[in-house]
Amino acid sequence: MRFKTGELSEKIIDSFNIEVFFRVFLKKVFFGGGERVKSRVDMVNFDNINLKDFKIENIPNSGFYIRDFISEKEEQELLNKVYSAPKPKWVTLKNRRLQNWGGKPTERGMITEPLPSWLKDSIFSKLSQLKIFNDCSKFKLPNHCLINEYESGQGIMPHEDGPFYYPTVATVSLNSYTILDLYKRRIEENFNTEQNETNLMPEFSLLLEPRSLLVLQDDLYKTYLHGIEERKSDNLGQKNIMNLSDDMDRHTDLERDTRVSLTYRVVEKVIKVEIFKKNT
Ligand SMILES: O=C(O)CCC(=O)C(=O)O
Ligand SMILES: [Fe+2]
Repeated sequence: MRFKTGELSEKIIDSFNIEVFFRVFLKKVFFGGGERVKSRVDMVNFDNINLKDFKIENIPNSGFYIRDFISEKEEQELLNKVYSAPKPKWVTLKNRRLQNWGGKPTERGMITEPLPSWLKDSIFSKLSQLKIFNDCSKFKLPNHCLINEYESGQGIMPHEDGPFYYPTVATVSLNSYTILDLYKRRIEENFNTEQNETNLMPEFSLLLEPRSLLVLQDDLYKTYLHGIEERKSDNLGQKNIMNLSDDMDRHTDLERDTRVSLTYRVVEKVIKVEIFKKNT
């Protein structure tokens, strides 16, 4: 099943209207008044939005893609916050910059720092409506977010996200599209050398549009590598893109702009820090 621009919000509005209709109807019949409708409307949940409806077909399990997961306004607010972070928050690498939020995952565990509210406000309620992290027994929502910024022409080498994280990743893209390449991990190969990595051929690719959400879990997390080629433009026909909607033409050339991605994950092993208060 594929969803076009705006369909998520239409689904939300539909379910919202139906819920409101029934709540107002039941209230009129059973309670005979109108003054409590507002608090009941505030209780509306979007349980009937199902992640399964956004499953990317014909790829290994499991990948989900939601266009227009956030609005343009939310995107702009997030970008403003990302770019108003203190300068030392940025770590500059050869082919991208990043900000780490939530703590540093290590083998021993992560000393958690609460995620700032701006990273949660427009995202967390939707992640929980979609039950994306619900199978994670310990945490039902992410406690870690890595922000990557790629200028046009930058990318990230094929890699796996590894054992520090619960094997689900939810990525929100801001400001520009990119193309994520998925590579089947070949156990006999040593991926530590750059030579091997550049020789790899992606098995398939995914188009990540600005404001979209991508969820990778199961095999796609555990046995596939993902990466972004260092390119300034892409022709949609050049790659085996598996989530193109019917309204997109495979002959399209796209120019990359600066892309910011918010990569939400759960670090299950956390270290509790005891804060000793001096008795004065
Ligand atoms: O920018 C992206 O979408 C991918 C980022 C990524 O793979 C990572 O941070 O591990
Ligand atoms: Fe990654």
